[in-house]
Amino acid sequence: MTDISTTRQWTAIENLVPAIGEVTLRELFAADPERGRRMSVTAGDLHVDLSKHLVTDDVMTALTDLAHAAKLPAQRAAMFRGDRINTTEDRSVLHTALRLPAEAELVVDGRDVVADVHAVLTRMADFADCVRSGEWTGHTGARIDTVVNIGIGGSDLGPVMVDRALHHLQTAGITARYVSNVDPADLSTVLAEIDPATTLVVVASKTFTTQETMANAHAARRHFVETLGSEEAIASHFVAVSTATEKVADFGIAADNMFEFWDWVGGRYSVSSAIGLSVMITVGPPAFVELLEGFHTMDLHFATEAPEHNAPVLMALLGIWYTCFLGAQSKAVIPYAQGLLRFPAYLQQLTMESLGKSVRLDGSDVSYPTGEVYWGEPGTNGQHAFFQLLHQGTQLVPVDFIGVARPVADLPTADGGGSMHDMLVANLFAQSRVLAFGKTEDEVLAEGVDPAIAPHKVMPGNRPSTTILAPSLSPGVLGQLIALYEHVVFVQAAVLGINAFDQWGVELGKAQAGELLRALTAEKHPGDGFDSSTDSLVEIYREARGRR
Ligand SMILES: O=P(O)(O)OC[C@H]1O[C@](O)(CO)[C@@H](O)[C@@H]1O
Repeated sequence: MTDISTTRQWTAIENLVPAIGEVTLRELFAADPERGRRMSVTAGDLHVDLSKHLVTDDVMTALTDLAHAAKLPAQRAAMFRGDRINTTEDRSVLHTALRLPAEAELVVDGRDVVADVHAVLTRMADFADCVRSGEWTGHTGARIDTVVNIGIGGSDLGPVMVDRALHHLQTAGITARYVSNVDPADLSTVLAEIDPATTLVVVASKTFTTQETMANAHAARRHFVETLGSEEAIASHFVAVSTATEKVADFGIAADNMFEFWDWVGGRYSVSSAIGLSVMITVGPPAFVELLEGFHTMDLHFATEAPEHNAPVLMALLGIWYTCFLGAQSKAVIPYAQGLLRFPAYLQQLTMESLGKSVRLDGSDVSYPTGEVYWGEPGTNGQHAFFQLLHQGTQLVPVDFIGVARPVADLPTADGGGSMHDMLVANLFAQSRVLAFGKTEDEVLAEGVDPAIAPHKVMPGNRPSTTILAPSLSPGVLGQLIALYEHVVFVQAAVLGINAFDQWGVELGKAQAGELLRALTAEKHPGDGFDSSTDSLVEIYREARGRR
């Protein structure tokens, strides 16, 4: 395959780098009074403002040329069509099929996957309605008021994030708890706070082999059998979401209580599959359908818009610009919406598990950086924590700001000047302005600041950001936002020639954890077997646990 960094389109971008070092965002805005609107795109309900990026029109054109050099439209079509683009696992990548409308048809390997998807969605909705109405009861006949989702990675982060974002729609008196960590503190805390008689456990695992999830699921199962006094209780209190029918049956969950998805849904792309069951139960099937419609809206935007107006394409290319050409290593995502508290954590798995690759699809080494370290916290909290480094530090950290116009809830301010939500959004806009335009030494001195102190108060500016503004944090908007980033990941992988859908790097650690568990727990000290550091750590741990 062609190494994208050897193409003339790559070189053309490299040639534009020196000129960018010479211009400032102040100058770019001064030269083009329309820049703000001109460099914004609309994607579904999202207004995506890309004007505060360190780019000229030439750079944007060169970046879109690069996407064409990588045959992005053909690669995109292959994904939507169900080609086996996850070559190392020989799988299709069809999370977009999870949100196709019922009347659509997509035949892959002789099966209409849309019919399969909607069959499961119908079963999920029937089940969710039964739980919500009280028709489904626990072993003692009590109504369910708590759902505990046991899963990790994609079987946790997506549902948790959506649960927080759509909290305001949890009106049926059912709330969800999420257990992911194999640290027993996680499950113990939840078990201590729930009543098994009124709790439904969703064991969410694509493979149904993940060590953490299975350990938590078995421990929870024991707790339920003990407290409810019967093995039979499991049938009323445990359901599963998985692709592994037999393993679910082995665990003791009947086929009727299992909600299926397929190996063409990657774990980190699975929140729009049955993995969202806990969310569907708490917010209700109509809101979940609205969420899926939001995903589909963004899928259509990505599939059909020209690159110059295509939000995921442009955001992905800007990411490549900063990492491959300007030396950035991380990306901060700052939602100015408390409901999106877990969105940065969700994006960490989506982007970093997907793009953390060092070889291209053909196995050859990459000669350019792949992926960014994603991190972030909601604003305004982040402003009082790490924004100092963003404003005056020495690293280039592009930022994605996310805001909503209409809040779920609002409160007046003490002085009556607008509302607290107005304050929140004013802070968002102020931060993106300060990052972009900074404050010069002359401006600082003009305020009468002591010249000795002035350098400390200079804000360099020229720090790039995207601002995504949504009308509200509705289920539809949330679906659009998630799909937006899914497709950003796709575009970056397609241009850089890497596989965004496997995660072999995670597997070695899983295998070694098994060996180490045996070393920690064996009756007799296994002796030296690892390396001198690990061997002594094993010894210290065994001693502390009274194992010789
Ligand atoms: O849903 P499963 O099979 O339990 O896997 C959980 C997670 O483990 C991983 O395989 C590796 O961390 C993720 O990709 C996945 O989301």
